[in-house]
Amino acid sequence: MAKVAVVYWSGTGNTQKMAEAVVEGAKGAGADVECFEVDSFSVDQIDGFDGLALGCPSMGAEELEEGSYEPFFAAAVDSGKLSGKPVVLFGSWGWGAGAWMETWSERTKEAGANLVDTFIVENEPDDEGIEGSKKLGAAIAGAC
Ligand SMILES: Cc1cc2nc3c(=O)[nH]c(=O)nc-3n(C[C@H](O)[C@H](O)[C@H](O)COP(=O)(O)O)c2cc1C
Repeated sequence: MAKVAVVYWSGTGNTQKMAEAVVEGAKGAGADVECFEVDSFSVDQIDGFDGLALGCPSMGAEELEEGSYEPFFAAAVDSGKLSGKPVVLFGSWGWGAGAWMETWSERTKEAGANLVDTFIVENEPDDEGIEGSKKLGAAIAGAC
């Protein structure tokens, strides 16, 4: 059974709602899924999972959240542990139309990961946003 880790940060709950739907979608597709708030997950744990679903909203000026998520992601890239790993990225945005995801996707590909798909939602996910998040979860489960 594919083991998937969902690792997210969320300040006001929007990306958290997406993360919960990603979990549901991945479980529905048969994966063994664990969900972590980013501060509860360490880069050393990456090797224990076949695939990763990484979630963070657009913060700063089209950046990852600087206190926890950026240090985590930078360390993950530096560790080399993303190389060859199936990864999906998701998160919520407010006014920038998703520019942070473009940068994040590029960084993920440059780290050698197999970027399977991305999904972004404006502010709080509506029904469509929840469905899209579930599909993303199914996609990472299927890619492992
Ligand atoms: C400090 C701060 C910086 C933000 N910067 C951006 C940004 O650069 N671009 C954007 O589209 N939204 C930006 N947002 C809006 C958030 O991405 C948006 O509110 C999102 O839904 C928050 O997701 P969360 O509920 O998971 O924290 C920012 C929000 C905050 C609080």
